[in-house]
Amino acid sequence: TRKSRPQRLLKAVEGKATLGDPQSVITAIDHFCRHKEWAMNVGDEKGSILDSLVIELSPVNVLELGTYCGYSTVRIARLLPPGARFITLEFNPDYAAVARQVIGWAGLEDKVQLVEGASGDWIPRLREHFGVQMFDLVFLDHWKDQYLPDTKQLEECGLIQKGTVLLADNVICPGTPDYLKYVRNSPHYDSRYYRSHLEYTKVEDGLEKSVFLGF
Ligand SMILES: Cn1cnc(CNC(=O)c2cc(-c3ccc(F)cc3)cc(O)c2O)c1
Ligand SMILES: [Mg+2]
Repeated sequence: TRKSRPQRLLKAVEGKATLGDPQSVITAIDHFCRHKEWAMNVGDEKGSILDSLVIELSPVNVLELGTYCGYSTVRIARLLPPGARFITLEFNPDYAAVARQVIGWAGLEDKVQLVEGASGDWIPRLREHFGVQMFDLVFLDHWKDQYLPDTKQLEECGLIQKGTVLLADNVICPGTPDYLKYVRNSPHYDSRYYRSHLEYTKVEDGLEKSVFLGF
């Protein structure tokens, strides 16, 4: 049967990128998605905003919801300080299989723990299973209707604490209206919109950065 789009994206990485060089993996994916086939990676424009926030925050404990092909995983992992812990959750096993290879090609497999399964099932188990107490940064890029319930669950599990930064992709396109209303209206979050574009297009989209102020 015909290869899936993630598998074709992986072939583009293997054909163009240099083993162990994260930037070449990022460049290969962006080239594939801009000139061959669009794919729902955060992309280079929003990716640069993501880079700046990771560098500024220098987070020790990072959670990513929605690995997809591992593009944002590589963008984040390449900037983390030594000893940082990075967990990325992906529901779709086919995406997870491609992401493992993309992360491996970038030489970042030792920095990332890719966990397969539903975020709702895994969030309550992160503390006892991975020994993580709280997250400094959570990047939300999975199903858009899951952003709000998963955020609430992270709060309830005490994995979001004073100073935790939530960074959400696609708050305009496809949109996450209930999540946006929650973080923008809540007295417990200081929220800010970084205007950009939907990956590889001229359509408006952006990232919402929300800092938890504590209860
Ligand atoms: C199936 N699935 C597994 N993971 C997910 C979560 N990601 C998305 O849904 C997602 C979708 C889009 C998008 C798709 C079509 C369109 F016309 C415009 C935008 C862009 C993104 O950046 C995304 O993250 C979905
Ligand atoms: Mg996205």
